[in-house]
Amino acid sequence: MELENQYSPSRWVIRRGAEETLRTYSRIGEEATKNARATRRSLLHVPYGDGEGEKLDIYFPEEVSEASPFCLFFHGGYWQSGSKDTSAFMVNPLTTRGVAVVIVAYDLAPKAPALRAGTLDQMVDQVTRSIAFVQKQYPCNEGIYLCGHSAGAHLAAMMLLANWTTHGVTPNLKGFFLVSGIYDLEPIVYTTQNAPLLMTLEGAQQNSPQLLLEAALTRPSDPACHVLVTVGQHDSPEFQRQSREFYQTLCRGGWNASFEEIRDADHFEIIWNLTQQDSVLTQMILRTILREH
Ligand SMILES: N[C@@H](CC(=O)c1ccccc1NC=O)C(=O)O
Repeated sequence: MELENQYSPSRWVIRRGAEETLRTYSRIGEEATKNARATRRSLLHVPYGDGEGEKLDIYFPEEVSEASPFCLFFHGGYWQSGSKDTSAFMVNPLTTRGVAVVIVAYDLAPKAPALRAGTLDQMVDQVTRSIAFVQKQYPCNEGIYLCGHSAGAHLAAMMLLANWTTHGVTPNLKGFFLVSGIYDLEPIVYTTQNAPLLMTLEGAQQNSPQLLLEAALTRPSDPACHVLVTVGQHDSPEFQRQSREFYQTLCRGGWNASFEEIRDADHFEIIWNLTQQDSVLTQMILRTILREH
């Protein structure tokens, strides 16, 4: 089935097989995390809520400062796989340049779906609370930036629409880095990815930043807040379409948005780029963060 194919990122990888790609993705994530934990000052498994899965890891720059910019990362894996413990991709390149990095865990959709646990609504709420937590812990931060990959870019993009009034704090959000994301969830309903998610069409629509932003009458509260939408040259046509259309909707909504297709990168290589100080994507992120404080 064509949708199944379009929404199976590992099938579009040109340099290796699908299985090898997923193995390599895990290995690079594990190595980056091991390396970050061995070489950076960190606070690991910090609870941002009462739930068992509501934990985050904070990695600090060498120059100890509560006033650094903070970049929060939300991993991908179709809301059903991945872990903060294998997702510290961007830690070393960013902390080297004075940016604190926070890798956030959220409750994944369970293999055997139980009522209420691991729903998209709950994940969006957890992500919202993780950001409020960082703002409360580090009120002197020089900006909070959100970076998400794939399903994690969806969760980050939902924060463009967050209502902070019920969280007792408005985070100092200065930028979004959305990497190979999914912004319209409707097609996912018709793929096998939806088996653990149990999304209804209505649920998919209510959690689609693409639809929510099209319908929103509000303008960005901070016009300077920058939204970078990136997709890999070798991402599937559907992933490319999703990113382009989301970027266009952001522009129409008055957001300070930009779009970049990352040359010669597939859905996974685009994230491996974040482990490299000199990659195009790392440099774009660092330029955005470092010029604004
Ligand atoms: N089962 C998927 C895996 C996948 O989509 C994925 C894996 C790791 C990180 C992000 C992913 N995609 C979206 O969240 C595939 O085979 O491509």
